[in-house]
Amino acid sequence: MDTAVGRRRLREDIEGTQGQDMYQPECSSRLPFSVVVSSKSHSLSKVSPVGSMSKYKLVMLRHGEGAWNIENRFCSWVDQKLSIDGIKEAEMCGKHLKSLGFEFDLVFTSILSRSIQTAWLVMQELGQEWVPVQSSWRLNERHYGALIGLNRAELALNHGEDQVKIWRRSYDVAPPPIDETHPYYQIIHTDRRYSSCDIQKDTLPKSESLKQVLERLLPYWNDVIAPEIKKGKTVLISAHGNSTRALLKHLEGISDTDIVNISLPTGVPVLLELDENLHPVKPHVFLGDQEAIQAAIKKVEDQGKVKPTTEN
Ligand SMILES: O=C(O)[C@@H](COP(=O)(O)O)OP(=O)(O)O
Repeated sequence: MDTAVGRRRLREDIEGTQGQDMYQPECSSRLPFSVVVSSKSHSLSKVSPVGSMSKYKLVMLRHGEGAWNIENRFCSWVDQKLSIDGIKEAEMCGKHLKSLGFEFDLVFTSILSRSIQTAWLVMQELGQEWVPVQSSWRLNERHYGALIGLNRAELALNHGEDQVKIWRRSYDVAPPPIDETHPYYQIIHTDRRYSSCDIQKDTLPKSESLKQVLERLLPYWNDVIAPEIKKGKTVLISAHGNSTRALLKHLEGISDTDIVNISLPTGVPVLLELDENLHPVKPHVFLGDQEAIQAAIKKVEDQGKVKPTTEN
């Protein structure tokens, strides 16, 4: 597509979001948990040879469903609470982790409410509310730049499904940056929570590729999270689709091309068993009913497709 035409359409898409409200859904689609199945479908260069000893268990989680997940809009750094179903997903997740006997010593979240709220609900179900929680912007969702607030299916209609997949899943392509005229710029970039981050507010990202997410996340992993795991602490990370993808890519050595095909459903725990050097001893597993999880993953992937028109 001609880039000038693409930019104009994007501008029209952004302007079309103004005045849209958030809402709380009433429908329910829960994931029944029962079995634990491997999710391996890509090459993992960092997974240790078969037979390596599992020393640590790390659980990662994409928060429960938020209102904009249902509206199919890029939420990113816009702060959204969980939907009613998202609350149920987080509670189910906590119940399931409890049935598997998980005992956490430390919880990490982003500084976005949906990941914090998910962590609280999970820990409440586990009866482990007393466990310390640390939050960092470095676990935030990817900054989706000018795409924030836009509907994925409408973007696919205007820019093509391939372009939307590149924006959502490619490793090193960043979406167009947000600027001051964007309807959510002020809400995000003047938010008090970003005044106390470990970087200057004016150097916060205006858009990020997955690669850039990994670059800002890695110092936090290396300096804060990894040392705690090596001390023997069982860690839960309650984060987002893309911050979790970035960390998974790093830990498992997923290639730049294979990461394109990985999407994470909301509210499903991902277990990684690690050796003494924090190398995975086997591929990550989604904990729960595999069929329901695969259906949820497909739903996430399909968000970037043109919505079929209904004929009268
Ligand atoms: O920013 C968002 O809307 C989604 C990810 O969107 P996709 O990358 O799946 O399009 O992030 P999350 O719900 O995990 O915080």
